[in-house]
Parts: sequence; structure tokens; C-alpha cells
Amino acid sequence: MQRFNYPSPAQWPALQLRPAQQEAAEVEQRVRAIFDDVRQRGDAALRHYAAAFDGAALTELRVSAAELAAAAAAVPAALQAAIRQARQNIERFHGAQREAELRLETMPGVECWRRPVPVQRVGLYIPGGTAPLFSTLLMLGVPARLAGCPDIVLCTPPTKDGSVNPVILFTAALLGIDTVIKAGGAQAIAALTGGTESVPAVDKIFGPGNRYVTAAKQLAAQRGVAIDMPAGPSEVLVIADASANPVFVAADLLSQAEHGPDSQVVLLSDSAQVLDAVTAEVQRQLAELPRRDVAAQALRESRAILLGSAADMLHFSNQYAPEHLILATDHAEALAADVTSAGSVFLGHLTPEAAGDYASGTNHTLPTNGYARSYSGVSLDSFVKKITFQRITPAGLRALGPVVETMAEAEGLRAHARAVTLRLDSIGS
Ligand SMILES: NC(=O)c1ccc[n+]([C@@H]2O[C@H](COP(=O)([O-])OP(=O)(O)OC[C@H]3O[C@@H](n4cnc5c(N)ncnc54)[C@H](O)[C@@H]3O)[C@@H](O)[C@H]2O)c1
Ligand SMILES: N[C@H](CO)Cc1c[nH]c[nH+]1
Ligand SMILES: [Zn+2]
Repeated sequence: MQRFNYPSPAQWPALQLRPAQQEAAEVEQRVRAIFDDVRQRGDAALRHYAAAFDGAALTELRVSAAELAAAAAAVPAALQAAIRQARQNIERFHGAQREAELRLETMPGVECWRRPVPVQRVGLYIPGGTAPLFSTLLMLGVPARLAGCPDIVLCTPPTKDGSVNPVILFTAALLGIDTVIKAGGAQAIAALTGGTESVPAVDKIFGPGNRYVTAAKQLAAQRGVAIDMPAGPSEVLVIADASANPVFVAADLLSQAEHGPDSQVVLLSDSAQVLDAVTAEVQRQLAELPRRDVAAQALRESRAILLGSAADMLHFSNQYAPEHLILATDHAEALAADVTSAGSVFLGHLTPEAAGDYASGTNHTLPTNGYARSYSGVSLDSFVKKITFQRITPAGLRALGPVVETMAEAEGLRAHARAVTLRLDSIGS
């Protein structure tokens, strides 16, 4: 990790830059070319990229019913039980987010109401480039089901032998999702955007992914398909004061660094001893990890920063707007009250970010790259549109009509005013 001691606030913006931001133009160009290709060649383009990027020779792009049914046999009972427990917690947290229909009279005879209606056709992207993230399927599939989305299309990259990881298929079957497409990366997002012979076009695309997936979702949004949010390479920022346990903090930093070479982890401390101890511990634990090469690449772009106070650390973090924020301090509750920008916050010494990644119940599909300044993570709301309705009685029109007429005339919009006047004339006073 790169070490910085007491940088001045003027130096903070440079330290808050994400590594991925530097190559955005190149990635976007590549993604545009993939979109064009998928639009022109449909399934043939998907097969081409499956071979080129995933090393898979595919004839069928859609996972068959037999493949879905066979998956459970390949998933150990303990893992099945863990997935069921995680699903239950995610269901509890997201189920509690349900909103009842809101109905009221704004003035006598003017009734307004708002009803949540599920997005009809949703596309879920489940990353699978370097790790099959079946946990992401729980994070997207559970709220999609709770919201009542009738059509769910799942895309995930195939493995080299042309199959899809059985745990992803087991989880899909558990959630009753049977449209599973073997396509990853930008090409999957392009297919969900415009449709192909095998992939239905959807109304909204959900899910995290690497820089290609994230750039592709931005392009999908420009082409009229909604997206959940930009959820790119994973990030964590840890605020660790003198009370922090360096062994725990190092493990938390590595847990996000191991996601991908472009993951970013940031450590802030007001204790030089804690910074030294954590960075030494990171090196020690790194050597034990199967994905140490990936994590080591991420760590090269990651930062350990010594700051003067808890207030400075929080200020830095709010400006950086991390996807995940860990408050490794005895005073976590007090600090949490002043968090203004973060995807999800983990308080105290016994709340690893991995808990939220898998099973505590909160969603792990979260805004990265500073988007936590303005976006929330995925929730039940993400799968729902809130449609407003209204009905006006004769008494309501008599009361409201003149207000509308006056405002419409003042805006110079005579037809608007007449739409009211004609009705008022028809009902008389
Ligand atoms: N923000 C979140 O909520 C969140 C949650 C989970 C995971 N993540 C992130 O998701 C990412 C998963 O990445 P991944 O790579 O393992 O899987 P992925 O499924 O996102 O990407 C794999 C696909 O990328 C494409 N690809 C690979 N190299 C390419 C190239 N050179 N040009 C064009 N396309 C290429 C291929 O089509 C491949 O199928 C990680 O960065 C992880 O940090 C984020
Ligand atoms: N940390 C990831 C979100 O950035 C989510 C995840 C899935 N599996 C493990 N972690
Ligand atoms: Zn994770």
C-alpha cells in the first residue's frame, strides 16, 4: 500500500482518485464496439465473445431445464444451508422495505394516490469472470421476487467448458429464475439492452461487474434502458483508530482487494502505530491467500493515510464516498451519525464487511467510484416504479380548477387552462 503522512486537505483529491478512472476512455471505446457487434450479429456475437473472453465454445446460450435441475446435486449440503439462511436474512431486510399504497385527499374532492408497481422485465448480471458471485444473485433475485417482477433474465459468464457454475444455477433455481443466459461482460449488457434471438430485451439492468460491465451499463442507460447504478470494482475504506485490531483491519482490506486487480482499499488512521501494524499484517496475511496475485495488484494502487483526527478521517471518507465504510473504533456509533456519503457502513470491531457481502441481510450491490455521493445501493425500491393516480369530484374541480386556470394563464399555456374551464362550464357552479 502507498503510505501518506498528514497530507493537507489540498492533497486529498489526488488521494481520492480511483485507479479505474484513468482508463475510462479506452474501456468505453471497446464497449461501444461490442454493443455495435451484438446489435448487428445477435447471438453469433455472444458466442464469439464467449469464446474470445471466457474460452467457451457455446452452441446453446440458454441454460437448459436439465442443467438447472442437476445443479443442486453438485452443491454441498452445508453450502445449501448457508445460502438458505442468507436468503432468509436478505428477505427479512428487503421485505420490511415494502411500502403500502399511499392514498389521501390534498383538498376536498381531490384524491391522489401512489401505488408501487414492479418493473416488468428485469435483467440481472451476475459476475463470474474470476469468482462466481452467487451471493450477488441472492442480492438481486430476492428483491426482484419480493417486488413481484414477472420476468427475470439472468446473464452470467460461462466457464471454459461451456457450463455455468452450479452454485449460481442452484441459487437461480431456489429463487425460481429459469431464464439463465451464458453471457458475460459488455456483450451480456448489450444483449439485455437491445435483445438477441436468445436474450429478451429488458426494462432495467441490475448488477455489479468489472469495468467493462460498468461502462456497458452506462451505455445501456444512454440507449434508454434503466440501470440500478454504477456498481464497479469493489472498494472499502477503513477508519481505524488506536482501538482497532490490526489483524481484523488487514483482513477486511484484503477481503475487498481480492475481488479484482482494480479493487481499491483505503486505510485511514490517526495512529501511526496502527497504520504500521496494519500494513505489516496485510503483507503477512496476503501471503496466505489463494488470490494473492490479484490482491497484490489491487494493493499497489491502494493507500494507507495518516490523518490528524477522527474529524479529518470522516471528512476524507465523506469526500471519497466509499462503496463500503468500516468504522473500526470504539466510537463507531458517534462517527456513523456524521457519515454523509457511503454505500454501506459497518460499525465496530466485530462487524466485518464480509457479513454484508453475504448474509447479514443488507444488499451488497452498491455504488462505487464516488457514486455513493448521489446513489443508494440496490433495495426493494430499485425493482419498483411508483405510479401516481388521481381522481377529482365536481366539488374538487370547483375548488382546484381556478388555481390551475390562473397558473396556466400565467405560464401562457391557454390549452391547459381551457382543459379546466370547459369542464367547469360543463358542471356549472
Ligand atoms: N460494486 C458492487 O456492488 C460489486 C459487487 C460484487 C462484485 N463487484 C465487482 O465485480 C467485478 C467482477 O469482475 P469479474 O471480472 O470477476 O467478472 P465480470 O463478470 O464482471 O466480468 C467478466 C467478463 O468481463 C469481460 N472481459 C474480460 N476481459 C475483457 C476485455 N479485455 N475486454 C472486454 N471484455 C472483457 C468478459 O466478457 C468476461 O466474461 C469485480 O471488479 C468486483 O469487485 C462489485
Ligand atoms: N464485496 C462485493 C461488493 O463490492 C460483494 C461480494 C460478493 N461476494 C463477496 N463479496
Ligand atoms: Zn466482497
